[in-house]
Amino acid sequence: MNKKNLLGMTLPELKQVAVSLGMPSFAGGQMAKWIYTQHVSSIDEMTNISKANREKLNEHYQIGCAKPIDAQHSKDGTIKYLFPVVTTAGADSAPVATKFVETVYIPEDDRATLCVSCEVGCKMNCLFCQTGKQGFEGYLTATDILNQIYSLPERDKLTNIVFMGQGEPMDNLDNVLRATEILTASYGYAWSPKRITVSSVGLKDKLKRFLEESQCHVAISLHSPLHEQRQELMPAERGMAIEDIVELLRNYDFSHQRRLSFEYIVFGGLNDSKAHAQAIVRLLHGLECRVNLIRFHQIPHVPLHGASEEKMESFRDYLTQHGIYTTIRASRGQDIFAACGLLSTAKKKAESK
Ligand SMILES: C[S@@+](CC[C@H](N)C(=O)[O-])C[C@H]1O[C@@H](n2cnc3c(N)ncnc32)[C@H](O)[C@@H]1O
Ligand code: SF4
Repeated sequence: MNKKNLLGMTLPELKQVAVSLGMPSFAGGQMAKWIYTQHVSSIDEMTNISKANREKLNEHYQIGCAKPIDAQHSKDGTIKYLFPVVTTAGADSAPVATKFVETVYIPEDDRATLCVSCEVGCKMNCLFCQTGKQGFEGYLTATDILNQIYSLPERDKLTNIVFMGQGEPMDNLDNVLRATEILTASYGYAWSPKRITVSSVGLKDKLKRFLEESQCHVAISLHSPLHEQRQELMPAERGMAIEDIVELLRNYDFSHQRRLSFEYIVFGGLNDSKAHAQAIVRLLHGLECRVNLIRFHQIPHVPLHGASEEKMESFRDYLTQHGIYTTIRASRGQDIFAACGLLSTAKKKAESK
C-alpha cells in the first residue's frame, strides 16, 4: 500500500489525519511542529505522540522527505542539487513515476536564495530555455516542492526562495499555492511572503488566482514588450498577451509590501534597441515595479546570443532615467549549468540507473 505523505499537509489536514486514527485533534498541531519546525525524517521521532499512536500513523503515513541524490558545486559557491520527485499526471492525480528535478542554492554576502522547481521539464516551450527543450514530464506535488527546502543541507541558512527553477508555477498552481501557504503559515515555516518570489510567463486565469490567493512577490518574464516578438520567443503570449498581463497587474497593490518585477533577457540585436526600451516604458507606465535585466545563458541549437555588457548597461540606464528602476542580475552557477534557464533533467533518469 502506498503511504500518504504528511509533508505538504496543512494544519487542518493534519488534524483530520489525527482524528481519523482515533487520536485527539491537537495531535495534528504536534505533527505540524515536528514536521515544519523540527524537520524530523521519521514518524518515530515525534516523541510527544504515544508509541501506539505513532504505530497507527506509520501504518498509513510517512513524512515524505527525500535527500538530494547529487550535488554539483560551482566555483562561485552556487550548489546545484538533484532531488528525486514523484510526479503526477494532474494536480490531483495519483503518482506516476519517480523522476528528478534540480534545485539551486545561491549564497551571497548577506543572503542565501534557493531556486526551486515546480515541474519536471516545462510545457511552455520558450525558445531560449533549456527546461523548455526538455518538454513536460510531470507536475511536482506540494510534498516534492517543499522537500527541496526540507531536505536541503543549507536549509537553516536560507533567507529567500524563488520559484525560478524548472517549470511554470501557474501551470501547477494548486501545488505551488499549497507549498507557499505552508511556507508562510504560522503552523508551518512562518516565513514572510516577502521572502518568496514566484516567477511566471503569465497564464490566463491562473495568474489572477495567484495574485488573489497569495501575497508572495511576483516576477513576470517579459523578454519583449512587442506582442509579435514575444509570441515568437514565448508561445504562452498567444494564451495571455503581455498587455493583458500588465492590465491585470494594475488591479493589485505593489506599492507596499508586495513587489512586482519584470525579467528581461537582453538578446543582442533582437530586443536591445532604443525602440524596445521606449516600448517597455510605455507598457509599464504608472505601474509600481522594477525590471531585472538577465544575461542570456547560451543553450545549444538556438540562434540567439546575449547583448554586450555595454548594451545592457545603456538599456538599464535608459529605463532607470525614464522612471523604471532597473538592475542587471548577476549570473550564478553557469559553470555547472545552474544559471537561469539552464536546468534540465532530461538525461538524469537514465544516468541514475
Ligand atoms: C526557468 S524560468 C522558471 C519560471 C517561469 N517558468 C518563468 O519562465 O518565469 C526562470 C527565469 O529564467 C529565464 N530564462 C530561461 N531561459 C534562460 C536562458 N537561457 N538564459 C537566461 N535566462 C533564462 C526565464 O525567462 C525566467 O525569467
Ligand atoms: S522560461 Fe519558464 S515557462 Fe519558459 S520554458 Fe523555461 S521554465 Fe518554462
